[in-house]
Amino acid sequence: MAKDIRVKICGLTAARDVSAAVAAGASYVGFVFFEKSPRNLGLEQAAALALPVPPGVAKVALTVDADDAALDALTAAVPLDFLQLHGHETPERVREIKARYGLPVIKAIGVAEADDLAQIAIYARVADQLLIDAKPPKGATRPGGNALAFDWTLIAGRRWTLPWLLAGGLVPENVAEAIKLTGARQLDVSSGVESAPGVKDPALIRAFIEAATCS
Ligand SMILES: O=C(O)c1ccccc1NCC(=O)[C@H](O)[C@H](O)COP(=O)(O)O
Repeated sequence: MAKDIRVKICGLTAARDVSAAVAAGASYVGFVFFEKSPRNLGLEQAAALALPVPPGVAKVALTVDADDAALDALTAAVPLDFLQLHGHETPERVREIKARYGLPVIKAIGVAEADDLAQIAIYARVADQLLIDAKPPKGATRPGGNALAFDWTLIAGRRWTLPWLLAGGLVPENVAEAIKLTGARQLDVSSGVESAPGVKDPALIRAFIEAATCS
């Protein structure tokens, strides 16, 4: 087992699936706060899912261009270890959020072509970690969680100055290849461990973590 590989299971909506992720060895569990998502959670529901997560497994809240009122309510209600910003938050907004909530920030960067990689250096100055994801397709109703992979060769051999996660279209069958090609040590998955949008499958969660950590 590759001990230095860390997996984030994102978009969890049921206690059974949080337990499955923790038992299978996930390093992060992700909760989505975006109304148009099939994985969207209310604050009470999220708190009930987050409270039993043991120390050592990081609880991540994913938001999209959330304002202070929404983040105040979220951080007051749900015990969290990271905020993941998955919208068009500027570098200045990332700085503000870090200062206001005292939580480390994971900033998502959407990649479809080489020009998109310029964002990496910009956000590396302000975020604690980056999540390198596929850019949403035209007409998508959400900026992530679309089961879409980007061209991994765009980041092959890249030198990184901060921790980062690879995301987008990962499944148990392709995660080993993704690690080999990109050198990623952290993987984020949502659709690839679901039986339907918003419905996680514990067997797929186990298969994904095994495929990632045994690669
Ligand atoms: O998952 C969502 O519904 C979602 C909604 C709004 C913004 C981001 C969202 N998901 C982002 C994630 O962290 C996903 O895990 C990541 O984009 C990979 O998704 P997938 O390709 O489905 O594994």
